[in-house]
Amino acid sequence: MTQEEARLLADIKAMIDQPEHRGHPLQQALSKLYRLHMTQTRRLDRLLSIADSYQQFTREDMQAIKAQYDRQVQRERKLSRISDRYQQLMRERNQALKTASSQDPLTGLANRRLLNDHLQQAAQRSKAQSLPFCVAMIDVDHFKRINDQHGHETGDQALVELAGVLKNQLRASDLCGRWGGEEFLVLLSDTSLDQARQTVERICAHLRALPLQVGDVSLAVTASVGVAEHRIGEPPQDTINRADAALLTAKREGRDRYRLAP
Ligand SMILES: Nc1nc2c(ncn2[C@@H]2O[C@H](COP(=O)(O)OP(=O)(O)OP(=O)(O)O)[C@@H](O)[C@H]2O)c(=O)[nH]1
Repeated sequence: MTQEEARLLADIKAMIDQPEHRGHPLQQALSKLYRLHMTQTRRLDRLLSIADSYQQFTREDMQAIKAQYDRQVQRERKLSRISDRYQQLMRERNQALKTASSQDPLTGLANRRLLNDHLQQAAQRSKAQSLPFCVAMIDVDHFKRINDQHGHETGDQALVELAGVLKNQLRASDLCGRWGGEEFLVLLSDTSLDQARQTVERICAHLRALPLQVGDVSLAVTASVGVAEHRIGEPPQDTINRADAALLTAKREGRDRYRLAP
């Protein structure tokens, strides 16, 4: 109610209450009108108060819902961060498993399983594209003596050094792996027997010329090698067997040499 309205109402009330107006017909009508007005004003005030409370209630309700929503968003963000970390962990675990299942733990070279996979693929590619490839089986000569004279740990380290030497002597497209013990297998892709011969000749000469340095120990190391060219259509295991047989011949004939499989 404005001040003007309040003043008007006060004036009307004063007029109604004046004793000289008592009994006047307009006084009765004005008095009735005044009471009616006051009743309606009270009703209106009550309604306004209810509406205010409702608005307040709705505002509080909205704030509560918003707070709940914010908490939910926070929780989801946290879950998403956990899920990201978990996925990263799983990726790292998978990578570690993949490495463990394909790598020789001592030398870091391909293990037998990965070599076999690559041999299968090379055999299929060779069949499809008539491309030659060779397998070289390299066995360190008298490796037992290294262990016996310098200990197993030096023997291990010598294998690691040898792995590095072999890798350095090969092309990036060749795969060198540890077949087992002191035996390495090299897959020479897109390589004829004559090209493979030149490679193993170089490896044997390089090893012979080296002292292999393991800590303070200088080791004279030689190797015997058997080489076989894959025959198109032959199972890869047969190629390995022929390389193995050539390696045995090299050992039998005095070591520190290579032999080519017929
Ligand atoms: N330190 C070490 N030695 C190994 C490992 N794997 C195999 N050897 C050793 O390699 C030696 C292989 O011995 P042999 O099969 O008799 O062959 P070799 O002494 O190399 O002689 P030839 O092959 O006949 O020239 C054994 O003494 C094995 O213990 C390895 O991972 N670490």
